[in-house]
This record gives sequence, structure tokens and C-alpha cells, in this order.
Amino acid sequence: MASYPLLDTIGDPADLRRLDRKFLPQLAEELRRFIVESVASTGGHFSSNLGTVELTIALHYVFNTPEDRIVWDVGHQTYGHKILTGRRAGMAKLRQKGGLAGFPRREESPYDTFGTAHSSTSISAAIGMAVAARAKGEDRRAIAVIGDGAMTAGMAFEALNNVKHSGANVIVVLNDNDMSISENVGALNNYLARLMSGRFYAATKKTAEKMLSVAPPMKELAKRIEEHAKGMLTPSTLFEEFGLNYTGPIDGHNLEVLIETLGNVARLDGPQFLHVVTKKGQGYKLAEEDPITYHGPGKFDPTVGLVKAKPAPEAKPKPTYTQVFGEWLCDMARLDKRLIAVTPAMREGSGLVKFSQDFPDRYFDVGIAEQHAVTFAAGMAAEGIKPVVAIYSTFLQRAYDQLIHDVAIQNLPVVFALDRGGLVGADGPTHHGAYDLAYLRCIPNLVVMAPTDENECRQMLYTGFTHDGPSAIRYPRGTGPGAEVLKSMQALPIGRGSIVREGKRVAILAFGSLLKPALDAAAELGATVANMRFVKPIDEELVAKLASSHELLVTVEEGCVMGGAGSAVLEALHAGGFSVPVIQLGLPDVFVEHGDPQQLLADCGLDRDGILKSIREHLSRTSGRRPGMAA
Ligand SMILES: Cc1ncc(C[n+]2csc(CCOP(=O)(O)OP(=O)(O)O)c2C)c(N)n1
Ligand SMILES: CC(=O)[C@@H](O)[C@H](O)COP(=O)(O)O
Ligand SMILES: [Mg+2]
Repeated sequence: MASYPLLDTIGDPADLRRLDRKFLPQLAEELRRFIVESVASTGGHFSSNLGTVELTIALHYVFNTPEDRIVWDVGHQTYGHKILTGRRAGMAKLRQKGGLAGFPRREESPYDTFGTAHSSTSISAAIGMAVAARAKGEDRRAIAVIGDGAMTAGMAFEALNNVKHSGANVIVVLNDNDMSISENVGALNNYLARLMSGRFYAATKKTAEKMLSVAPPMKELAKRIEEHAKGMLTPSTLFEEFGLNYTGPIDGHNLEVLIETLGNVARLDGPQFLHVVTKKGQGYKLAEEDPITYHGPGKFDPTVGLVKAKPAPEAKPKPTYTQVFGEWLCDMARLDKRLIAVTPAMREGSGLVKFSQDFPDRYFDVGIAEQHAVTFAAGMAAEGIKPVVAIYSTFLQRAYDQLIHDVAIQNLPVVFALDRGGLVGADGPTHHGAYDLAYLRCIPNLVVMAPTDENECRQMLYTGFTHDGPSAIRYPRGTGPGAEVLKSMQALPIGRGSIVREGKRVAILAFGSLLKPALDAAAELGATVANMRFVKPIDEELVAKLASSHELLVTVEEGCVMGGAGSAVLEALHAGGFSVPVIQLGLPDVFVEHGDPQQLLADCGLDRDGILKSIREHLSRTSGRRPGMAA
């Protein structure tokens, strides 16, 4: 049984701050070891958490948390923070139903000062907290801890642009590990590399070690670090142009330097920018060597590391929808030279690794910059290119105006390959693709498709690509029902669904991934089932046909009921003058928590039993019979 003698004594940061500094390296070793053991047993974000062990300890050691507010950007790197703030036991149920969230949540702890998970919000929030403290006459600091990947988003620069003007005394700590999920990209990344590899970093590191070796009184040390750091920075850095006092870069794994420098920075007036250099995966060799694979692994044996699951020889492994997309993209690129793929920093998650290798000149990772990704694609489409934007449903929310203003109004042929449509599971409410059917179908010119299986996904991607206007194909995280994926590609008739099961009295109109439970429920009821395929344009003819021949229509979608695909059916019925009763099944008007996706679907009544229950309760209510009786 692993032992953590020092970590066992830390119930909260006050305990940490009572520790003599000489014990902090041991605490870091125990915390890092605990993170390895715990995350290997539950799965979760791994390499980013190993990289922030010392930084987390130093932040809680120097600042009077939770009175001083730490805002973690993205927040996937906060397991150490959660462990040191009294939630170590909760790590056993990390990202499981009823367990700890994988990101900071205000309702989870007073130390989680701001809910994050979508990147690049921390500086804005910290400025807000600093201005609030000043307005309330409270003496507290607000510290944003942001990664170099998160720094590539426009929102981070909107905040930097405002910080001096706001008068907010924020401290921005850049956790620079030269990685996003993939390798970080863009000019800022190169700039940071120059700051890191130039004379600044080497000199600071050497000086700090020299200073520490003579161990002068701390006050003297702090003063000399500050002078030295100051003295080096002849050319002002980009961050000083924004009005922040830049310090660094410093070694983010050296607790002494971190504590001294943070303490020093904390005492300086005006907005501060501390550049900290860390290694993603620090302390676990396999993650240090491959921080991408170890960014968000499932469960694994830490003594062995992640091993590729060997499928049983006879079993043909089911491809994920992401893999179906990635394969289609390469096939389509070979057929049409106009195709260019764009991703906002999600190469692996969106299935673009192979495409990036096979078509490097037609592959663009724009960094965490969804707004730029969409309008960049629109610019290409305006010039006859056929861009495919691979983007998670939840992250497209960041570029909603660009979708409308730059793509749809101009009716430009951009294909949105919307991965993670529906409930994603462990990442929870910030990442569920819950709203895309609603937020997409109200946009004119946009064709919105939801495949019911892997082959239909491929055909819909082709349909979107050959359509002369914008289109979105939304598919869920993970695998589908296991349909054979035909290599041939056939464009589907736009706006056409079809009846896939003939029945009577009740007709279930299924959209996307929930066709399977709909069919299972229909088999029990003798109901009709339609695969609607298109959320927009909705197949009004099919809706009218079903309304004219059934007593009850049931719409089923893995998306919010409010404004979703079912609402499109209601609108079609109303326009056609039908008054047939309709049950709309989908995600409820609440933020669905994190947990196992199948369990979450069942909790939302979107599995076979849930669909059956809703229909039977309706029928018994309307026919005066008790729930539970056969329809
Ligand atoms: C708006 C948004 N887009 C994409 C993501 C997906 N994402 C999560 S972490 C990450 C990389 C973050 O890099 P960095 O800030 O450097 O943190 P590190 O993982 O290196 O610690 C990305 C792209 C996100 N969380 N939010
Ligand atoms: C923190 C973050 O936003 C990403 O790491 C996200 O968790 C990836 O999600 P998938 O695991 O679905 O690719
Ligand atoms: Mg990084």
C-alpha cells in the first residue's frame, strides 16, 4: 500500500502553510506519486496535472487561499489543487456520477473560485475578481494560472488588453510547458520559446541556483532575484506592452525559486505577469516522453504505462465516429483537391492525426482559436476552397457569431464536422454537446444532419461536402451501433428521412444516435420508427404522413428538448395544421452532470426503458389506463 506520510497531514492549505519549506520537496514527491496512482486507477487528465505539482504547492503556500483567489485556466490541471484543498478522498470517484468534477466547480469547494473547462477565461475572471475586491474594499489578490495553449485564444488577449485600463492588480501566471494537447502552435508559441531559450531563462536559472547556494537571508534573496530579473529584461516583453510587469521565465519545478518569486511578485504593485516554465508529464517518464498520449488517458497500470488494446483476432474492432470522420476526410481529400481541414487545437480528439501526416499542406491547427478557425474557413470558402472544420460541439459555441455572420449569411460551403454531439460523460456539463441541434437549426442556409450509425455518418459528411452551402454533421463521442462503413460515398437527398420500422398508433421520430433505443422501445410497443436524418431542413412530408396515420408522435434526440429537433417537428405539425399529441424526449432543461454516458442517458430517460416509460405513461394518462400496461 503506497504511503503518503506528509500528504496525510495536509487537510487544507492552512496545514500546508504551517509546513517548514524544507519539507515541501517531499510533499511534492508524495503529491505527484498520489496523482499517478489515483489518475491511473480512474482515468482523467494526467500529464498536465503532473506538470503543475510544484506550482500548485507554491501558489497555496504563498497566497492566503481561498481569500486570495486562484483562477485555473481550463482547470484540467487542478487535481493537485483539489487534493491539497481537502478533496483527496474524492479523487477515487473523479469524474464519476456524484464524484469530483474534473474541473474547478464553485459548488464543489470555496477554493474553486471560478468554474472553468473551456479555455482562456481565467484572466478575464481574475480581473473581475480584482475589480470586485477593490470596489468592496477587500484586500485580496486574484491570480490567473493559464497555460501556453490557453494563451493562444483571443479571449486571453481581450483580457490582457483590458487589464491595465481596468486598474486591476491581477497576477497572471503563465504555465508554459510548450504544449497544448498536441504541440502548441503559432507565433506566440515561438515568442515564448525565444523568451525561454534566450539569455533570460538560462541566466535566471543559473543565478537563482547560485543565489540559493549561498542562502543569504530571504529578504536579500528576494531583492536580488527581482533586481536580476529586472536587469535582464532590456527589450520589454509583449506582456509589458500590455501594461503588466513581466517576471521570468523561471523554473516551475523549483519550489524555492517559485516561492521566492511568487512572494516577491505578490508584493509588487500593478498587474503582474509571471512566466513559469514546466514540463508536461513531469516526474512520470512515459508522460514526459509522450505528453499527448498521456493528456487524458483512461485507466492504466502505472507500472507498465498505457498499452494499446489488442483486439481479439476474430473481432473486427468497431471504429469510433471520430475514426470514421478521419478516414472519410483522407478519402475525400484524395478525391477533391479543394478540401482543407481546420482544427482549433484538437488534432487527436477530432481524428486528424492521419490527415495531418498525409496532407500537411492542407491541414491547419490554428491553436485554441475557434472564432478564428470558423472565419478562416469562411475566407477560404469565399475563394472556392472546400474547408472542413473539425470541432467539438461544445467548442463551436465559442464561434457562434462567426458561424452566423461569416458563414451562414454568406451561404459559404463550410462543412462543420461536429464531434462530441450529445452527452460526453466524464467531462460533464461544460463539454456535453447538448445545445448544437437547437443553436444550429435556427440559422438560415445551414443544413444540419445527425447520423444514426457509422456508415450514415460517412454518407452525411459526403452530403455536406457536396452541398453548395454550409452544413453541420453532428456525431457522438465514441463508437456507434457497429454498422458496416461502405467505402463508396452517396449524397443523401437533403431534408429526407425514412420509416425504418412499420407499426401502429405510436410513431417514434428518431434523430441521430438514439435510433437504437427507439427501435428497441418500438419493438415492445409495435410502434413505427422513422430515422429523420436531417434536423434542418426537417422532412415535413414525412412528419405529415406520420401525423396523419398515428395517434401519438414521439421525438427522440440526444440534445436539449428546448428548441431542439423535436421542436422542429412541432413547428412542422403546427404549420401543417395537425393536432396530434407529441412527446418530446431529449436532454432536460438542466446542466447534466458528469458520469458514465450510458448511465446519464438512462437518467435522462433516453434509453429503451426510459422511452417506453414516457410513452406508456402518456398513453395511460390519455386513455385513463394505469401506467405500465401494454400500449
Ligand atoms: C475553448 C476550448 N477549446 C479547446 C479546449 C480543449 N483543450 C483542453 S486542454 C487544451 C490544451 C491546453 O493547453 P495549455 O493551456 O497549455 O495547458 P496544458 O495542457 O499544457 O497544461 C485544449 C485545447 C478547451 N478546453 N477549451
Ligand atoms: C480539457 C479538455 O477540454 C480536453 O482535454 C477534453 O477533456 C478532451 O475531451 P475528449 O476526451 O472527449 O477528447
Ligand atoms: Mg501547455
